Amino acid sequence: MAHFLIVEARFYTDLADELAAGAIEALEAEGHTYERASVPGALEIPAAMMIGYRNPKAYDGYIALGVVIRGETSHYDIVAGESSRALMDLTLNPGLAIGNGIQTVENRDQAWARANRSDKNKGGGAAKAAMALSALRSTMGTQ
Ligand SMILES: Nc1c(NC[C@H](O)[C@H](O)[C@H](O)CO)[nH]c(=O)[nH]c1=O
Ligand SMILES: CC(=O)[C@@H](O)COP(=O)(O)O
Repeated sequence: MAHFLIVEARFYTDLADELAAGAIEALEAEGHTYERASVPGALEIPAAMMIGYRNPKAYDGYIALGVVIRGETSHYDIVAGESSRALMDLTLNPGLAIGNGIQTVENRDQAWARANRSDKNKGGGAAKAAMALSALRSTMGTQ
């Protein structure tokens, strides 16, 4: 059994709930435990993960959940690009087992299709990615 931290950007609360439900279903199906942390938006997810990493509770893996929908300005590029870049940086240093479930989409229909557990279930997919990296660390014995 492993212990995971789910970090949810609550910018779109209904979509965040569905993504979280998908991730939780996937974790529980494999007998893992989890904690949930909420942040306002995707840009805050990496920082929340580092807060969790410095917590002595020791999480085996992390799951990032959020939805970034393009608006009128270039802010979409910042939010989408910087959140994903920061997560990739954390996977390399300090080497967190992260599943990235931040959806970067053009509209709500695309967002729902990806959040929906009965459709693309990206929350479940992010959980599976985190579980896979966590398992790899266990078998390969790396820190
Ligand atoms: N436009 C979206 C945001 N924007 C908010 C940022 O993520 C951040 O919370 C703010 O800039 C304060 O630091 N966040 C999303 O998750 N999704 C969006 O579509
Ligand atoms: C992803 C965003 O930051 C975006 O939703 C903000 O919308 P806008 O560019 O119209 O301010």
